[in-house]
Amino acid sequence: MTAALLRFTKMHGAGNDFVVLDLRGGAPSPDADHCRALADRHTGVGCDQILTIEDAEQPGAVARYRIWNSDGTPSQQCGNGARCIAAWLVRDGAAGSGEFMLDSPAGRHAVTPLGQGQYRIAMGMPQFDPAQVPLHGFATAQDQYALEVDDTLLAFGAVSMGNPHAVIEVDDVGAAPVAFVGARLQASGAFPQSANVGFAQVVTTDRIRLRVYERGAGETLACGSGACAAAAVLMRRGRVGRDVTVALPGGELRIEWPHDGAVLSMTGPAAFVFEGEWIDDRH
Ligand SMILES: N[C@H](CCC[C@H](N)C(=O)O)C(=O)O
Repeated sequence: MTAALLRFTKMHGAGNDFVVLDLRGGAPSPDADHCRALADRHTGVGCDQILTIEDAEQPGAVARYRIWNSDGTPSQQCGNGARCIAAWLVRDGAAGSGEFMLDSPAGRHAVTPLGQGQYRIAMGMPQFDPAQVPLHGFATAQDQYALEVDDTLLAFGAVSMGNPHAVIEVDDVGAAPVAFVGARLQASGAFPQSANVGFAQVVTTDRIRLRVYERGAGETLACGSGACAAAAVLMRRGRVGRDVTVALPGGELRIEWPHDGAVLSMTGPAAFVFEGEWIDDRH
């Protein structure tokens, strides 16, 4: 059997890295095993997530994108990925340099190219209803939940950006037990679809430090929807203002959420790394 060849683009948004596949025209989507093979940093291309570019299903959007984590599980949103898809479509010529619409499993997003590799994405309205996150065991939205996990009482916020997030406020993200606590909260059963677990430190009222233990990928250098989630939780609690910089290990994002009923916007970088052809000779 001759090996299949697959063209891809390697990109990253603040260090969160992606393999981008152009499936417009109806090429088949990757299955979980395919995603795991592509994402493997030794035997594949290596990435945190695989992103596919597909034909928009509804008129008015330039394209739609879908997301798979490196473990092969799908997601409904990827903020850093959205900026990379936007950059890819601008370079491809499918989108002009002005504002355009882009669809994801989480909805429709206005994209504003800002130049110098910066993009602003309307990420939708944060959803705090536990049923929307989803978060089990709590009937109404709370600014902070308390849960006993492995004999430790954990306090966290919970919000959906289309994908589920838990946000734990800490005094020093550098010292936070990100993998230990992140994995245990994911496995606790409180989040039936698991969750991306953010560890957030309020530096000033307009600056947050953040590390995220992502669902399906572990700790990444940046998580765009995680930055949106952490900012939304801390803004709603009044811990920070409505226009903040989120400093992640891989770079900085700006989050604006004028008020609770508004759409939240994220601004940040998107970078091309290389183009390639994956030789899929899995047997
Ligand atoms: N791990 C996430 C998907 C990627 C999100 C992240 N890379 C971002 O930039 O938002 C999930 O399973 O919901």
